[in-house]
Amino acid sequence: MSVTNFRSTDANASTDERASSSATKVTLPHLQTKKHQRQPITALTAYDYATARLVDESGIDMVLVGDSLAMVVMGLDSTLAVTVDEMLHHTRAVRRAVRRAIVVADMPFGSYHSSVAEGVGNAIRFIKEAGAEAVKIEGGRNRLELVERLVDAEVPVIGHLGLTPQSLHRMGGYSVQGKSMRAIDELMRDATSLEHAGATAVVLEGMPREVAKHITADLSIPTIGIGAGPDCDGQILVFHDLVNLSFSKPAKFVRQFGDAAALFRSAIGSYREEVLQRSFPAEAESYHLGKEERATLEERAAAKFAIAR
Ligand SMILES: Nc1nc(=O)c2c([nH]1)NC[C@@H]1CN(c3ccc(C(=O)N[C@@H](CCC(=O)O)C(=O)O)cc3)CN21
Ligand SMILES: CC(C)C(=O)C(=O)O
Ligand SMILES: [Mg+2]
Repeated sequence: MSVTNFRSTDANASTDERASSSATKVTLPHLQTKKHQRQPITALTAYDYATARLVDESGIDMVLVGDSLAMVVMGLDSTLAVTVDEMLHHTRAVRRAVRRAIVVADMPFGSYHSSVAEGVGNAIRFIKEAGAEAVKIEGGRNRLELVERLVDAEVPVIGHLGLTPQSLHRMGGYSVQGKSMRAIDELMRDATSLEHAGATAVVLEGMPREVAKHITADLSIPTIGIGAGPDCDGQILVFHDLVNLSFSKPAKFVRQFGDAAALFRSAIGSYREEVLQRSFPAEAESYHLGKEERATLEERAAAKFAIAR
């Protein structure tokens, strides 16, 4: 086995191991069942192979390749600039990692806003080219025709209402939505319309918990909340927020469940120190020549030294 084969061989071994021990695959109908049995649906974002492996192996039901990657992976200050091709690239990496969870691709800004036909075409790319099982789109009654056409094209759709980050400029910032009675009524109508149009589930983001509770009670499809309180059928968070890797002031709804930044800083710092001290790499981390070649090399070096003198 050559050195360059090391990684792929290792990946194949662990893939086989996972096949024998993995729990049953989650499907979209399972989410419906969970709602009716009042079992919370767990969802998280992931954007790459390594983190998606960890999320999937932890038994999370749904992995969203969120357009939030524009901010947490690419360092942009909104989600607006990320492209379909960039989203496809990350969705493919996540797809290779995930065995059990549902993989959902977030349709980026501009990929479904010009026309229904373009939206359907882009959604099909996420299913066909990246292996997603559903797509997510932001919006309510303004997206009903698209939702219907996607369902008709066998593309499961998840809606997204409330604080919809692609509406940044209209909202004038990432502010909590659905605070006036008028706005609440709009949200309720949007939610029931999405259900009637055939949406599989709906993400409720950045709204008072009371509003999310009413929407959840009104719908037969599951609601998945982020900053929408504990009464939704499930919860989702951005992976980087969960583990303190997002480098921004966390929103009120974020709970940091671990500190990967501290762990990574410490590991990076130790590596740097040990390289500076020449204690890394050690003997055990080095490759060696056979006896004969080693002797020849040493003889050569000695001969050069003799000439130089
Ligand atoms: N790291 C990260 N986490 C997210 O949850 C997330 C992203 N990025 N990027 C895309 C959107 C943007 N999101 C955000 C960003 C900021 C707030 C925020 O700071 N909200 C205020 C609410 C102010 C009010 O009361 O209206 C807060 O203080 O929580 C909320 C959602 C959610 N999404
Ligand atoms: C936070 C979730 C719902 C999202 O849309 C994203 O990560 O882009
Ligand atoms: Mg998003």
